Amino acid sequence: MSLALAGVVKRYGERTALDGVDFEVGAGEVVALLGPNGAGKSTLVSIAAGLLKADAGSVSVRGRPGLAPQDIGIYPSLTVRENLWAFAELHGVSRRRAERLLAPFVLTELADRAAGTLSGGEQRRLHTALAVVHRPRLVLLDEPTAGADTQTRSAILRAVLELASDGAAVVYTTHYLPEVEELDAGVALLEAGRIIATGSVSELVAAHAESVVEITYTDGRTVRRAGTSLHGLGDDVVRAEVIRPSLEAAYLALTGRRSAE
Ligand SMILES: Nc1ncnc2c1ncn2[C@@H]1O[C@H](COP(=O)(O)OP(=O)(O)OP(=O)(O)O)[C@@H](O)[C@H]1O
Repeated sequence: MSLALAGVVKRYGERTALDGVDFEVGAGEVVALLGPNGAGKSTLVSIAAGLLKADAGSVSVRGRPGLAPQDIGIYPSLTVRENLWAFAELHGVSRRRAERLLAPFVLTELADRAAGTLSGGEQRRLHTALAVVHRPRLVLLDEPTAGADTQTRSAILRAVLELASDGAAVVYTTHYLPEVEELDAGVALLEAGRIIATGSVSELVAAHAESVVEITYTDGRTVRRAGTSLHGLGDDVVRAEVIRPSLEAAYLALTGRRSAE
């Protein structure tokens, strides 16, 4: 296994952020770590990266992981290319090898621009590339597609798949479920510090997803009912949406919430 956590507990003072987590990712696997805000995703990623120490349990990591934290960390006054060089130096790999990341992260045309002048999505691509300069066997990406437009999102996802096909284990967190379906990633769902479901997208959908209609009333109430029928909706309904079997529906069934809530 490239990453193996067993019985991991992490507390911040009185608050238990991880409450006995078992989690394994093998070479070539992509696992999307999902869960509501505060579920413990960043804590798990930080423990896997060696930034935080677990209070109990065991953590085993193959090699030196590559981490792209949620907050973007680049050298704004250096160019894109110089940022890659700086990280190459840090990891003892050649500049040429680091520059090979320009193309997959769609940075070739931006290579000589100061990183601080890039757009948010461009910076996110550079930030993610910097995490993998040393070709880590374990890649940890905390919300790599947050705030990214469709193009940046798909560039990052394509690069993630490439890393996995090179044999890296990839763990990434997201709140955006359609991209998890697109990647056909493995899924681990965290809630309140516990893993409540794991499996492939199709396994989770088959086991947990049923069509529901989500109805919002004029007074702001939202009610969900089984099925797909929109019949019998009164005048006090402002919105009705059919949520078909999908990862979103499975997430809703497991957590009682929408992924974006
Ligand atoms: N440094 C800290 N001090 C105290 N509590 C913390 C600290 N970091 C996280 N927590 C708490 O631990 C729990 C897990 O937080 P974590 O950031 O891991 O969740 P998350 O799933 O990544 O959330 P999000 O989706 O919002 O990024 C939350 O209750 C959070 O408030």
